[in-house]
Formats: sequence, structure tokens, C-alpha cells
Amino acid sequence: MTAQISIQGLTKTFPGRNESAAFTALSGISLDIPANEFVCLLGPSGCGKSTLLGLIAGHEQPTDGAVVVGGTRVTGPAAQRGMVFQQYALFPWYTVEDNVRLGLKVQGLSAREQMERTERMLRAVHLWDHRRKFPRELSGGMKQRAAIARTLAIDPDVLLMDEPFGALDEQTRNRLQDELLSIWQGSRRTVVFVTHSVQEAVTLADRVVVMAHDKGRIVAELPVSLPRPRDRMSVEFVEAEREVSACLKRAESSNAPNVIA
Ligand SMILES: Nc1ncnc2c1ncn2[C@@H]1O[C@H](COP(=O)(O)OP(=O)(O)OP(=O)(O)O)[C@@H](O)[C@H]1O
Repeated sequence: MTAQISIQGLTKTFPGRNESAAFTALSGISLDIPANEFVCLLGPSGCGKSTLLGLIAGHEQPTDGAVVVGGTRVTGPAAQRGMVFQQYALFPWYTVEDNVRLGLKVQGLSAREQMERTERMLRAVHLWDHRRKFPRELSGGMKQRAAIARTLAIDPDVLLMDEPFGALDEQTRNRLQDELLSIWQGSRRTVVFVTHSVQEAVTLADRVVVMAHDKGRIVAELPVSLPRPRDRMSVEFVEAEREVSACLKRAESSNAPNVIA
């Protein structure tokens, strides 16, 4: 199968104040992600997960190599690639409903389509009854659900999520993971999801890609074949967590060997 996202020998060097201060966050990274796959990027802090996501989004330009999405080289942001950040990025002066509808308006949808799609997405994330509230009146979990609804409403082919549940308490986080999965199972998109949490990766992913500090080197690609919904307490789940944790530990040590599963 041809990959929907093809990351080809990707290198990203951030310029410093002078040449010796330049910093290479990613060097020669390659990864193929087929359509409809749910991939989690896992790795120690600072290994380059957000940098890789920003390059797929087109927010950053590679120093070398390329990101190809749907056969086209990424040269900048596009509605086809929707991003959800850890911080909710909602417009504070708009209601929940208007935050979702704004993106659809920008896309040129008719008023009727804007209303229908906004309602469908807000119902999917259980915020329809809160649609007239402003972001300051919402809990952290509700704000993140609104941000997800806003991105999903645009109907992107690729959903890029940078630790979207990182700031939430465990219970809210588990609930939102389940909600995200049920939306994803209803209308599959390709998802690239950055997380620090082994449990989150095993809950969500078809495949966990483990990156190391060493210029974002990919040390493991671990398929998670547990059936969904996944029981976080089951023996099989705990076994998968153990396997992913062991890889992450290897990634945290600088001389990690390549263990591509
Ligand atoms: N704009 C920038 N200029 C210079 N260096 C940067 C820039 N953005 C990121 N970096 C550096 O690149 C490296 C990778 O950062 P990145 O944010 O991608 O890591 P991460 O794996 O997402 O980390 P975390 O898990 O802590 O969010 C870090 O050392 C960071 O300091």
C-alpha cells in the first residue's frame, strides 16, 4: 500500500546566533504511514517529536529531505492537515459554537453546511449543550474537546495531535482518549499523535514509533494489535505497556540500538 504520509530522509537544523550554535533536532528521519493508521510518536523530552509534527503540518520547513502527504510534497500548512495542540488554541472572544464555525466559514462552506457540521461535531464531543459558552467558562477537558471539534469539523485527511491531553487529569484524559477513538473509528483518518505516556500510546495506537534523543532517531516501530476497545487493566494491555516501556528506556539511553519491529 502506498503511504499517505511519507517522511523521507528528514533533517531539521535550527540556526543559532552563529554557525557553531546551530542545532540539529532531526537527522535523516524516514517513516511511512499508510492511510487510516493511528500512529503515536513516543520519546524522551526534547527528542524532536513536536519538530517532526510541525514539519508534517508544514509549519516548519525541512533543512533536508521531504514530507510527502497524499503524493504531494508539503511546503506549508493546509486544511487537509489539521493540528490540535496541548494548549487549546481557542479564540477567547468567540463562543464554542463560533470557534468551530469560524474554520468552516474560512473554507467557504454555505451557512447551512456550517451549522450542520458544527452541530454534528459538537454533539460528537458532547459539547452541544455548552455551545453558547466562552472558552473561559469551560473546564480544561471541555476546551480540548472544543479544539478537537474545531479541527475535525474541517474534515482533514490527516489529524496531527501534539500532546492534546497532556495537561488533563487522568480520568478526563482516559475519557477523551475513548471519545477520540470512537470518533476515529466512525470516520477514519490518518492520525499522528505525540505523547509522553506509554499508557496513552498503547490505548490509542495501531503502531507506536519510539524516537531517541539522538537527533530524533527512530529506535522502534511497535505494532499494537490488541482489539478495541482496549481494557487498560487486561493482562495483554499491561504486557504491551511493558514492551513499549522497555523500548522507551532504551531510547532514553544515548547508545540505543535500532530495534525496528
Ligand atoms: N525553534 C527552535 N529553535 C531552536 N531549537 C529548537 C526549536 N524548536 C525546537 N528546538 C530544539 O529541538 C529539540 C527538539 O524539540 P521538540 O520540541 O521537537 O522535542 P519534543 O520531543 O517534542 O519535546 P517535548 O516532549 O519536551 O515536548 C529540542 O532540543 C529543542 O530545544
